[in-house]
Amino acid sequence: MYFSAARTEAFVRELLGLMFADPAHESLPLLDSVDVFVIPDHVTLAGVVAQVAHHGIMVGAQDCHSEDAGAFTGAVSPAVLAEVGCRLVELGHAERRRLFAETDASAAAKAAAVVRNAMVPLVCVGEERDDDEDDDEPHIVAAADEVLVQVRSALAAVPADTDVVLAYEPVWAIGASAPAPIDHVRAVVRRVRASDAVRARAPGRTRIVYGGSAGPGLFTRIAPDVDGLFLGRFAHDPAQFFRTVCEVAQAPW
Ligand SMILES: O=C[C@H](O)COP(=O)(O)O
Repeated sequence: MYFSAARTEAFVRELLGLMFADPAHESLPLLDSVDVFVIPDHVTLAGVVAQVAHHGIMVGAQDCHSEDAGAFTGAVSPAVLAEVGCRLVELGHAERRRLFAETDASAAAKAAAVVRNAMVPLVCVGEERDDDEDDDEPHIVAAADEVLVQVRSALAAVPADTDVVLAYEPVWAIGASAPAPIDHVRAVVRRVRASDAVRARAPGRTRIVYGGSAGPGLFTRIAPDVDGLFLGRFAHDPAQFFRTVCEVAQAPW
């Protein structure tokens, strides 16, 4: 809810201009090496799908219901999202958990619905506590254990051979002035990737991205442990978004 409908339209238009009209694009086939997605609000989603048609950019939704249809006034059907061209659905964001009573169980049910409708669940996971001041091994283990409860719940709801994106977002790093410490992010993600829940999945089907005050300059410091970024405020400027996509595309991993 940062953007008006007009600003969403302008953001996408400017981003497409940067990605496909920039002279650098000729020598940098961005979308050959990076999957790029934007996740607007539900109202503007279909319009954004139309804007990015044939450009190879995926459009996602910020939430959905766990049922495809029925007496759920005000909710958004995953079947309808798929019908209008939505490719992935963000679930379990910290704000949904804190403000709208989202739980691991409801996020898991929604993940199953998203997969059932041939879309990709982007499940937000992250620990509550602030380990910034004392980031030793016990604190890393505690953070990873908290995250793994959320991860196991979501992954248990979807087949092992379907694509899933886990967005690791320490709750305390969302809306902050800087991302979580590099070593913290890498250590927690390594533990998630090494978990039984992730290792039991088909190879290449589980991607882990980092979110929480992410922006340009971060990716090369957390890769190759992390597969990508989940950008918020620091990508509200299309130029910053584009710069970050270029950094990911040019990374040697
Ligand atoms: O949805 C976006 C994430 O929660 C991160 O937001 P942020 O980068 O503005 O902290």
